[in-house]
Amino acid sequence: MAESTILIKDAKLVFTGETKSVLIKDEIIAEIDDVISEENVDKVIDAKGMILSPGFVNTHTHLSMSLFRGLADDYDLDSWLNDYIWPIEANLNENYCYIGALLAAVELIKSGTTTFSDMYFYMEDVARAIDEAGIRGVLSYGMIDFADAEKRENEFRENISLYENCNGMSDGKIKVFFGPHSPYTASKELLERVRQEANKYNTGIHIHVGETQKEVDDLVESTGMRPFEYLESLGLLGPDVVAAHAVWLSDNEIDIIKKYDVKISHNPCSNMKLASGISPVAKLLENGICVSLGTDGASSNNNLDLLEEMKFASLLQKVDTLNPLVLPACEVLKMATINGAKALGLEDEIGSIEVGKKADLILLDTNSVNMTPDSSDLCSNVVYSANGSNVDTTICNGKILMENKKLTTLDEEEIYKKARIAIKELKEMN
Ligand SMILES: N[C@@H](CCSC[C@H]1O[C@@H](n2cnc3c(=O)[nH]cnc32)[C@H](O)[C@@H]1O)C(=O)O
Ligand SMILES: [Zn+2]
Repeated sequence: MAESTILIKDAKLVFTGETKSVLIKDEIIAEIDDVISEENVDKVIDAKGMILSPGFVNTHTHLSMSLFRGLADDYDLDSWLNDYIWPIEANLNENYCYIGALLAAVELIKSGTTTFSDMYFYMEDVARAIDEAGIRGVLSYGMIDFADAEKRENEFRENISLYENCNGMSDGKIKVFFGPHSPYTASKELLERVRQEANKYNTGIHIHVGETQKEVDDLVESTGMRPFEYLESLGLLGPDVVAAHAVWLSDNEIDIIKKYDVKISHNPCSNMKLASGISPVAKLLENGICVSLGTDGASSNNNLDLLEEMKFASLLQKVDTLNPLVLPACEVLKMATINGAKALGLEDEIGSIEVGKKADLILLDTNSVNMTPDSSDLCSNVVYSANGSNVDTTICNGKILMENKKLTTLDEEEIYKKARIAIKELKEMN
């Protein structure tokens, strides 16, 4: 088959401010130059005045939870999960999770996210939705056993069959990790076995760790150890582990995270909304730890807009440390791009605009009120001034998923309709 080529003409590169053209051949960034000939190019995108950024990487999501947007606001994690979310999740099925994932995919594409890492149920149906949407994703089945051996077997069966059926799917855009939910819902036996299986399948681990003070207190009471100490004692930690939240950390735990090169997914909006606390992100970054960004599910955020998450991440650290210099815009943009890629083991493929990498790219319009005038530092415009609605074009793996703010792969009106019906049915069952 002949190559397909896209030329993005005269865009401003977000990190350097230079105006360049970028040639995409099939799924790869083939050339970046001042001027590139339009001859034999299949499609030219005139990006004059637009900002070109790597697509964003959201390292902690529960896509299908988009159906629960606004369902249970203003609770802490414990009450939110036990009293509201887990009861309604008991009625989920393949179709609801598929629709929820489609709804989330619309939002991701519209707000410039091209890669995400998800943990949930019915993940083969999430994979189906994501394959249609055309974005890149790491999927894991959320494993919970509450020390029940039979449930544990089921959870491994689910995650392993997800791996066997979906890893490498969608032209390699879909990968599968193991998803032990957390140290408070997964037993010691489950966590130990996860490490063995992750080694056997040569894949990563996605887990919630140290999210609330209650989690830490309960674990200290039952084991004498804090969450990262406990996970170290079980042999679970390594550079292939993405730990979401990591809010409540002792200095010893920061040393452990560093020693094992554990990747942290910081989710400031969810942590603020559930009143969980403030992760010491500035300190983690000072220690050379790889911190990326996640939104968590749309039921504790309540959206999946990584542009918003970047701004909150920066402002929260500034006010927490009373130091305006921490987490400047460019550093935050790196957290949302290359650090996310590193967290997911994809840094050779995505996360930056470089020849040879996969073409996961977005264009932001600057001809709108909140983007006028340009700052001398375009990262500032993107992190502090932009929001998802400034994203004009989203390209993943060399394929245009949105152009001129119009989706090409998904029918958004149809998906909104189905999502409204799905949540109505779920509420009626509850
Ligand atoms: N197999 C499990 C499914 C777990 S999916 C992952 C779970 O994480 C939950 N979740 C979402 N956000 C958070 C969070 O911030 N902290 C902890 N759990 C969360 C989510 O609602 C879902 O129940 C079962 O049988 O229950
Ligand atoms: Zn979560």
